[in-house]
Amino acid sequence: MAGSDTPLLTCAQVSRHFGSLAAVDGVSLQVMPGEVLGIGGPNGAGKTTFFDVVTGITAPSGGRIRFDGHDITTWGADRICHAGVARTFQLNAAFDHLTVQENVQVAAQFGRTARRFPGLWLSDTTKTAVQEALEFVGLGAKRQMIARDLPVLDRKLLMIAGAMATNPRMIFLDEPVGGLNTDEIDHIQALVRKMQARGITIVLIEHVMRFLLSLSSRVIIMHHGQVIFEGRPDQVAEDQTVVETYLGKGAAGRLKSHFSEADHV
Ligand SMILES: Nc1ncnc2c1ncn2[C@@H]1O[C@H](COP(=O)(O)OP(=O)(O)OP(=O)(O)O)[C@@H](O)[C@H]1O
Repeated sequence: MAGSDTPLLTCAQVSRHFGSLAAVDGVSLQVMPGEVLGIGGPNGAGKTTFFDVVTGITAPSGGRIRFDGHDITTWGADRICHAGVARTFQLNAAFDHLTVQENVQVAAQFGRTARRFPGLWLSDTTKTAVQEALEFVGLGAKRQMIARDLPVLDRKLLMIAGAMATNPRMIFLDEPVGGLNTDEIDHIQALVRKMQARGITIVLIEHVMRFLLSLSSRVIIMHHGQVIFEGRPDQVAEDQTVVETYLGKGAAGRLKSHFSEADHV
């Protein structure tokens, strides 16, 4: 088990090639227990592919991945999830025709432990996990709604509820506030803080920089499959390479004034 000074996740020279394209190209990083690590970068930088590799959706072409002392490089997505790593997706990933509660039941049933037998007979522990996850994200009152009828924010919350129902130690959130308005972004921000307060280690991808920078204790910027920046949130807009390849001068200027105002609050 990882202690507080031992990385929970270690990636060493991780890569994923699609033919001649190196979507992820030699990424090495560590994530400490309890940390919120933010990942940014332009479209096509390899952020989602990196998540896919670490969570076992796709196999790495090279490198090693360790989670909580185990080498998980060759593990499948189910085994990685059972070990305590959950994730959400950029696009909606629910069973549209099932209810909110049924969606979370599927996650709780198959995401917590390996099932020897098929079927949806739910133990009391699983039922409790489902109710707790629904209440945690605030979807308790909508448990009987059909997933396809949910508005965008609730669909995002449903994915988070599914992830929470697997009892994770670490969660990967892929663009959790993409397409949301300012109030909805604040709502998700509060929820991420609540996850962190529970001791869950968080890695998140986001293009909404204020969200990314205010939540993260450390930030990585990727470009062409590689890490081009690693540092504190307030250093991101100061980095010339990041400004040129990703932020642009306008956004960098706004972020700098955001941080200098925050210094004076
Ligand atoms: N299954 C695949 N087959 C071929 N190429 C792929 C595949 N998945 C991703 N890619 C390519 O890999 C590169 C990285 O894509 P990825 O989705 O990881 O980027 P990203 O940083 O998450 O982008 P965005 O911010 O737009 O979500 C892109 O050029 C993409 O087209």
